[in-house]
Amino acid sequence: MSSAHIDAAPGQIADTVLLPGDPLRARFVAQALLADPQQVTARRNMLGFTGTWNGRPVSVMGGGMGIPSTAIYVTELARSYGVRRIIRIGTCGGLGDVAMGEVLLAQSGSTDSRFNRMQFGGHDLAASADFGLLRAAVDSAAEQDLAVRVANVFSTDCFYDGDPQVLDHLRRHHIIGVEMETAGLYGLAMREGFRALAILTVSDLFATGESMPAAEREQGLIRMAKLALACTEPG
Ligand SMILES: O=P(O)(O)O[C@H]1O[C@H](CO)[C@@H](O)[C@H]1O
Ligand SMILES: O=c1cc[nH]c(=O)[nH]1
Repeated sequence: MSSAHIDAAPGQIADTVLLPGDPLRARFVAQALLADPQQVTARRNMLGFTGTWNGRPVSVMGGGMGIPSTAIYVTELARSYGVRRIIRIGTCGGLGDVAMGEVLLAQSGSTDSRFNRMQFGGHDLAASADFGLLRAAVDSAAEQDLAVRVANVFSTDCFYDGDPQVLDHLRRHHIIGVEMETAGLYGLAMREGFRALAILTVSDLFATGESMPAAEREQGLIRMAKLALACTEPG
């Protein structure tokens, strides 16, 4: 049986899912990197694909924008499809000394969202990456000669017109990436018992207002997907 928002049949989704926000990016990654990619879900056009990587099944699915959308898909992936490992591959705005195109491995996700607090008795959850995945990503990046930075990131509910002082708070706490999902993904991973990591390419710089051109975003996506896939190697 499918779940409320995913129409794949049981067994059609692998236990490892790469999760870009955009469903078309999911298709792009699946077609570029997986062997024999098959579309397994398209409800609300949130496309998901399953193929193989080095002979092992892997799925790639869009999660949408923001914690509420991501949380719906991730919860159903974990509860209804038994997914054990979710690696977000996304973009973020960069603060401080980060450079355009830099790849951040999010070790923690702070947030202005109440999502985790609602599940944690109103307290502050330290929403954190899975250490094994984080370590695998650091090691695999070194093997691929890919420069990465382990970073603290911030997931905001407001793409536009958020708290004007938030950037000062982030700088003060050495948080260098801003996006919209990681804190919710990590909170869910801690509650549901799956492993999660967010790999983020810096696509915008707050200091200059500069944005990455589309072709470079595509290259960044493939770089992140290759790194995510390498983290799924056994051993
Ligand atoms: O690059 P993706 O994964 O879409 O993520 C970032 O881009 C979206 C905003 O444009 C937000 O979802 C943000 O987190
Ligand atoms: O949420 C996001 C994603 C990319 N760039 C930003 O500035 N914010």
